[in-house]
Amino acid sequence: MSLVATGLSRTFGRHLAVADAGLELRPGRICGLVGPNGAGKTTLLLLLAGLLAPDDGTIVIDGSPASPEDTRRLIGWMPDVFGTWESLTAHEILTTFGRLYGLRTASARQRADELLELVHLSEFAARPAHELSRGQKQRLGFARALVHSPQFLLLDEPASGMDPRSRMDLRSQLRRLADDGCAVLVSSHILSELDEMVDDVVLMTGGRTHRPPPAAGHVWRIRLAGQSMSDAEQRHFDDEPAAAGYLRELIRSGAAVAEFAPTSSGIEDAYLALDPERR
Ligand SMILES: Nc1ncnc2c1ncn2[C@@H]1O[C@H](COP(=O)(O)OP(=O)(O)OP(=O)(O)O)[C@@H](O)[C@H]1O
Repeated sequence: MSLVATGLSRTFGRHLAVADAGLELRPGRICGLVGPNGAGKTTLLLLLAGLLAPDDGTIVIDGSPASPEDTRRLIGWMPDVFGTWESLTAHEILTTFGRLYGLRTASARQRADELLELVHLSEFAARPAHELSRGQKQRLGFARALVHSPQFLLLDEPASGMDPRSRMDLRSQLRRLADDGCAVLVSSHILSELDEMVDDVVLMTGGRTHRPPPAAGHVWRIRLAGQSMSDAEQRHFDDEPAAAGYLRELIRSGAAVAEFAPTSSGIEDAYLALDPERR
């Protein structure tokens, strides 16, 4: 299933948080949502999840206008902070959400078991949520977003608070979900990590969405064996074939190249090219 949002706008009082924003989510693809603090990312995600009413704009799923009920049924939503019933156990929370999504009690319990295993929280199944660490709560929040096997997954800063192994797990789980046909939208400030994960990028500033401009090349770091990072050469190449040609010549000349890589990711470059709009 694909989702196309166009012209979404939302004000809070006199403040325009999202202005004429649009994006497309397609099955099998992971899209990154990137922008400075206050750009409107969370507000846009809430509009897409059907949890906040837009002042204007449309959300179309597979060619038909989607109601908030449709989107809530089809979309899994992971907020940046896990807010839930703190005194319920991890297992009870997932089972309750399964029931709310219409699963029978036995199926909801089984789904909770599966999801706790997926996010490596089985040993915390009987712990109340308030006893979980921040990273464990994030993982439980990810599991909660998956309870009803959604077609679309919206994640707001999912990796914040997660340890490195959990982040790696999250990346591979998102890829697996996409491979199974899910369309994923993930907002993050960790651009290098996002670069390894996403197929498409949407930039956001001042409530508006933008496509990243075509890359105007990269600066590459060329470090010879035994050289420190600060002594390594930095050289700009317009594209990968130009970089590869230079590397070929270096090797041919006998240089002992230990490292040859772009110093920044494509998303970082696109982000830094935005007008910094901090609020
Ligand atoms: N409930 C609200 N009431 C009033 N203003 C709000 C509300 N929610 C968000 N805003 C404002 O809307 C703008 C966009 O906020 P939003 O949380 O969507 O940004 P964001 O891009 O997710 O930021 P961050 O990267 O810091 O999480 C901000 O200026 C914020 O102050």
